[in-house]
Amino acid sequence: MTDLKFATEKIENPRAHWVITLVCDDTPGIVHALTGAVVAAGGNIEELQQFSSTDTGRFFLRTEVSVADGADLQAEVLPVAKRLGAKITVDPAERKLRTLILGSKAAHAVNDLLFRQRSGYLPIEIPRVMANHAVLGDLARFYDVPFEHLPVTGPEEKAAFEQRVREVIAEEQIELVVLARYMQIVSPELCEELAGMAINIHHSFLPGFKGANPYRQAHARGVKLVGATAHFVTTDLDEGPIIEQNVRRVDHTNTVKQLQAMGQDEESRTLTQAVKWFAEHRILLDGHRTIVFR
Ligand SMILES: Nc1nc2c(c(=O)[nH]1)N[C@@H](CN(C=O)c1ccc(C(=O)N[C@@H](CCC(=O)O)C(=O)O)cc1)CN2
Repeated sequence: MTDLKFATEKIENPRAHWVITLVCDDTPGIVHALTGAVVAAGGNIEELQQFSSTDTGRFFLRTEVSVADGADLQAEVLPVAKRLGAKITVDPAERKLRTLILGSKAAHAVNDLLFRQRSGYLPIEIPRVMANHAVLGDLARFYDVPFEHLPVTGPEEKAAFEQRVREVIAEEQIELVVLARYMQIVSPELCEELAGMAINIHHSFLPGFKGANPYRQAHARGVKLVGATAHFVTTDLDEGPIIEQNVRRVDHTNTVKQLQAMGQDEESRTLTQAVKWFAEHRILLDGHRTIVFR
């Protein structure tokens, strides 16, 4: 019988809070190895979620831990990750994710992100809003967020817009790019550069009604539900790994414009939820599927 030796000292404050994620090939002993390293650093496990993917044989873990100020958590966990051949992240729980918002004309999703950031609900900072139309400028200025308008009327201007996005990402140390009803197809090159750090809101319940004008497509089909899908951006339009989806009931009396108005609430809350989960390091990629530790 193994005698469990528990730490005798109480959990004193102040303590630093960290979020650790780990992805590796599934094998016995992963949780034991990682939690042992956390305890060796004087850490306390406050939340832990794990998943073993039978599809891919991969193991996924997210844990929130607290350690005494000054404890070297990474010195204990990084060797474990190396031994497991794991991809690991260790982030301060309180750090706000630096997020760039891209928009076009529609304001609802941008507005929800700006409001939720300002209210403290979203753990992000928004150094810039960029758009290919000027109409979102007043909204960004209302929230005191710098705004850049670069028109896109052809391939040269699209390339210039994307080059400016690259510059802003570098200048502002951007960690997440959010396409909040940004209605330009992102080039394969930029998609590659933003792999795993760009989220789009599509205004349908994918895989239904991909591409442009999904509400018009839905109305013509006589749907009884409209929806929204937040997904990672990939070169294949609206095919990226799905992060979050929501639907709401509609009926035969609803016009296309009414479907759009009803769907916009779902778009906003779906995108905001996806951004919150990303900023809290709750989303891990398992091939073309996401694991979301909600
Ligand atoms: N590479 C990707 N780019 C974008 C994705 C994506 O998944 N991969 N999602 C779209 C959003 N989107 C639907 O949600 C969408 C946006 C734009 C278009 C489109 O045909 N745009 C035209 C220009 C339209 C205009 O100027 O008003 C174009 O880019 O030529 C289709 C679907 C965001 N981008």
